[in-house]
Amino acid sequence: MVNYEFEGSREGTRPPPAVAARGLTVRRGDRTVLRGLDFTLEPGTITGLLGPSGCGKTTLMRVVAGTQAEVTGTLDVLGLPAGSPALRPRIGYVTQAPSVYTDLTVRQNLDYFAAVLHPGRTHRDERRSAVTRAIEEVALTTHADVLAAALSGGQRSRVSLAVALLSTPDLLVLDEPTVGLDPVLRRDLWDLFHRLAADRGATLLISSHVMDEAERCHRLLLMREGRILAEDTPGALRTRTGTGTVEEAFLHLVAEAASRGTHPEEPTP
Ligand SMILES: Nc1ncnc2c1ncn2[C@@H]1O[C@H](COP(=O)(O)OP(=O)(O)OP(=O)(O)O)[C@@H](O)[C@H]1O
Repeated sequence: MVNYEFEGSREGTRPPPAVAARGLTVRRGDRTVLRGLDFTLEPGTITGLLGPSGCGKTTLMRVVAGTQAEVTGTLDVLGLPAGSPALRPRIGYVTQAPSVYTDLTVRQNLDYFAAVLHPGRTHRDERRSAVTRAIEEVALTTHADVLAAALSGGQRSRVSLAVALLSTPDLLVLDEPTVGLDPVLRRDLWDLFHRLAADRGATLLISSHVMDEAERCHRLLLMREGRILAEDTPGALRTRTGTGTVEEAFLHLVAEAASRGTHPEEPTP
């Protein structure tokens, strides 16, 4: 059972965190895959979620998006308990498997989801401009009339991202959004993520295997084996570990934890 407590701001005028987790634990099958995580995401920031394959990144994103069962602990999202129906239009969750209709064009896909979000004739102009804007944001204007079946994997995942952007969400949860993209598109998408945070005040949680993308995040959650190895800014992680890159910092923290025989957040015996 999740203990869905609301946690408001405890520090005067400081806005409450967009996401606040305490003791977050998840079981999948017969395994515990997230183990008592504590973290917060500040509004209007980009947090990178990094760690080796299988460490629990997707599971953590599913919990934040409200789609994961067997969760214990406390998780507040945009001031409400995770999974609250009222959060649905406020969260954009883009999974690793793009959810697009391959027999529709890019624009038809977007038109369909826009009609679900804003049904009715009165919203027609609003829908049209939201669709055009979302297609532009993910740099697919030249492919707007191409069938999704004929798109590359990276292009399809950008259609999914465009769908998530239709409702101007307050929180975007993006599972490896830059996989399969060339360096120019990756740079453009990261520029878009920064604009969404700076201009719209959106909060972004973005997972990646690519450590060089970590440098583009305001903060990082480094994960390993279902736990948080470190939570800090990229610069602070490099300084703290005396390393030149986030990748080296991560390897340093892993080695440090292994030599102690503990995870860093566990009390040292
Ligand atoms: N449906 C499931 N049932 C049981 N265990 C699962 C299920 N899905 C994932 N797991 C396990 O949960 C753990 C965390 O998986 P998760 O997909 O969250 O990792 P990840 O860090 O996102 O990996 P990747 O980077 O490869 O996508 C893994 O050990 C995985 O085997």
